[in-house]
Amino acid sequence: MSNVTVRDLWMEYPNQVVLERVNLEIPSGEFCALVGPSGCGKTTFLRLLLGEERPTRGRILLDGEPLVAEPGPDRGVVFQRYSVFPHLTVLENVILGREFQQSRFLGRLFGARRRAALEEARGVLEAVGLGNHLGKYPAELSGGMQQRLAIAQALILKPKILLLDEPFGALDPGTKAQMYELLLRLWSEEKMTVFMVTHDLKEGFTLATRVLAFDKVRVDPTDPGAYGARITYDLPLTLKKAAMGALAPVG
Ligand SMILES: Nc1ncnc2c1ncn2[C@@H]1O[C@H](COP(=O)(O)OP(=O)(O)OP(=O)(O)O)[C@@H](O)[C@H]1O
Repeated sequence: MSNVTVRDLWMEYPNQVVLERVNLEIPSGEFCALVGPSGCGKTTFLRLLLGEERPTRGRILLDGEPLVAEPGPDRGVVFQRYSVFPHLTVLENVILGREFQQSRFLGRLFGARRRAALEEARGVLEAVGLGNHLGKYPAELSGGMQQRLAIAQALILKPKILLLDEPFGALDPGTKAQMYELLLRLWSEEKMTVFMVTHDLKEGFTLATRVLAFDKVRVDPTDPGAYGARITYDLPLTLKKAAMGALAPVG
């Protein structure tokens, strides 16, 4: 669980303001969908939350503390492009994150700790529907299966904040529906705070408890980079939240 506070955040590159004056208060356990036109700064905002980028002005607080300026185990990320290691099996891909988390120096676990990590990795892979493919290599998996593997890699770290950048963009409708169900289940079980960038408004409204729309409110036609995007709509989906206790599968 994690509260995220964003205070007067700006992200400026030398020739372009990407984000300006972004303010947000996100309580623990919220599921936020980030929507907006292409190039308006949604991925940039995720990278700021991940700690990969630093804001040029303003602050991000995690549970009231300044965000550590590098990716940490409290934040898991899944990008649209699969981020799995091609030379490792499905099981090895998932256990690797655990090994680095628990054994930073060697990057390997031994004995009882390795057995426990293996058990946990098998459980997560079972949950994403890859329980029968543990020994396969990514090249032997379909696109949807590779994406599920990437999600399992993030989930085994039990992140407090899960950052998803169009994680389902490349999936067929059937696999998407399965992934929605899985994500909603894991989100409610693990009580994660989720930020998901999506171009699919229906997807955003189906999954999220809050939809944040990014867009520019000021435009200078002679200088397209002069102004950045802000949060123009912040829509709480309160009815959905109230129904969270009785999550039904999403078709
Ligand atoms: N390292 C960088 N240096 C300069 N400009 C950058 C850098 N990274 C991103 N930008 C610019 O920031 C703007 C926002 O990019 P970003 O990828 O965050 O948008 P987005 O809303 O996620 O777009 P899309 O929906 O198309 O993925 C773009 O104009 C991009 O060119």
